[in-house]
Amino acid sequence: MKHDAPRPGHDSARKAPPVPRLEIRNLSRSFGGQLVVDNVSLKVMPGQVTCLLGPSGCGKSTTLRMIAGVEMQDAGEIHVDGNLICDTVFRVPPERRHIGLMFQDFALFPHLTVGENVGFGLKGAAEAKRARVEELLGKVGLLRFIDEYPYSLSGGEQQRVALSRALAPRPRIMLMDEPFSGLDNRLRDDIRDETLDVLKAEDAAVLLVTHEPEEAMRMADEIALMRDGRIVQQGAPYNVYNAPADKQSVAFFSDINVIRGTVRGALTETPFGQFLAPGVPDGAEVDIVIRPQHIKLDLDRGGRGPSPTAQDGVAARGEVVRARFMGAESLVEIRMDYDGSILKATVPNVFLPAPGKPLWLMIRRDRCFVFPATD
Ligand SMILES: Nc1ncnc2c1ncn2[C@@H]1O[C@H](COP(=O)(O)OP(=O)(O)OP(=O)(O)O)[C@@H](O)[C@H]1O
Repeated sequence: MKHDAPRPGHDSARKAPPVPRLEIRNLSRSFGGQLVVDNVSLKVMPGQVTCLLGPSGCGKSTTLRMIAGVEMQDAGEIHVDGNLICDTVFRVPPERRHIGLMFQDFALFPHLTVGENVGFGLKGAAEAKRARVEELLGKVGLLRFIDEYPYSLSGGEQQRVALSRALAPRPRIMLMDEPFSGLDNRLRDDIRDETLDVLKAEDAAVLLVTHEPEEAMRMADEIALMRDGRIVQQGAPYNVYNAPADKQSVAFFSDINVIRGTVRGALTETPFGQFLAPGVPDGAEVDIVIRPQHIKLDLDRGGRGPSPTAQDGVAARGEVVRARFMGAESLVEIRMDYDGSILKATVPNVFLPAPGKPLWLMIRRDRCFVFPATD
């Protein structure tokens, strides 16, 4: 009997789904009756960076501390490579979790050289240790400082030594809590990029806590947006930015403008034309949310504005309150004729119309988010 030849890709199609390096399931923690981490679940794959992003006090650090094992959860489980390492009964101690830690206030040992700092957590033969230290210092461009003491290094260089020290024992997981916030802006961008290269090369699963959207957008393969102890949205940076879960999620990444309307027959009528509000009952209010860069400005033509278009809808008139040059763009604030509210628009380069100048505004319909009004 003739056997069919195996089809290309047949084996891989049957492979089990990849196991996350780190998975937390339904993690919760209260302090003094206050729930600060509320049923948080997430997965991080090897070689991936997930940013836990949210405002100060939303429970990011507490989540990280539970994963590190220095804080106990009230409920939930932590798995590494598919193995349970901690629930409310069973607990692998922090030092046996193979987790690297890097925090904002990292401290190098001042009495040890750079090389000794990096090799501090390493076990085994001196030669192998030395090779690993040299490998990492080479990767972060600091090999020449191997026999220097930390005090002779700049803040950025010390940060890179701390990163090397955390990575030296080849942790399966790296937890980083606002690791770049002690550095000045220009330096920070370079160090972030370098750190990302090193982390990717080491294939660790990285969970990085930050309250800065730009940092998360720059570093993350996935962003988990956290608010009041909960993850409100999780996904690739592009998706979290462009398909936000709610009004606050839009506002966390940028300034926003909000235009309120009432729904009739799944449509809401506004001074900028009609907007679809599918699934919202008649009489309910919706917020149309638009970022300043998606408002288009046009000049007044003797009391008339541009003609309506399918993409931009109807134009509405207002008068400039103030305009400021921000570097790469100008920010213009306009008081709208229809209700006296102020809308913000950003325009590339220099556009500084005088206060009182009439302008017509259109809003990019494809860039609007329509949410049921919440307040
Ligand atoms: N050991 C503790 N005892 C009591 N309350 C705590 C403890 N640790 C954290 N909290 C509280 O839990 C809440 C969440 O704190 P957490 O540090 O996790 O937030 P965060 O999002 O990391 O904020 P930040 O960026 O400011 O550090 C805060 O209100 C904090 O005061």
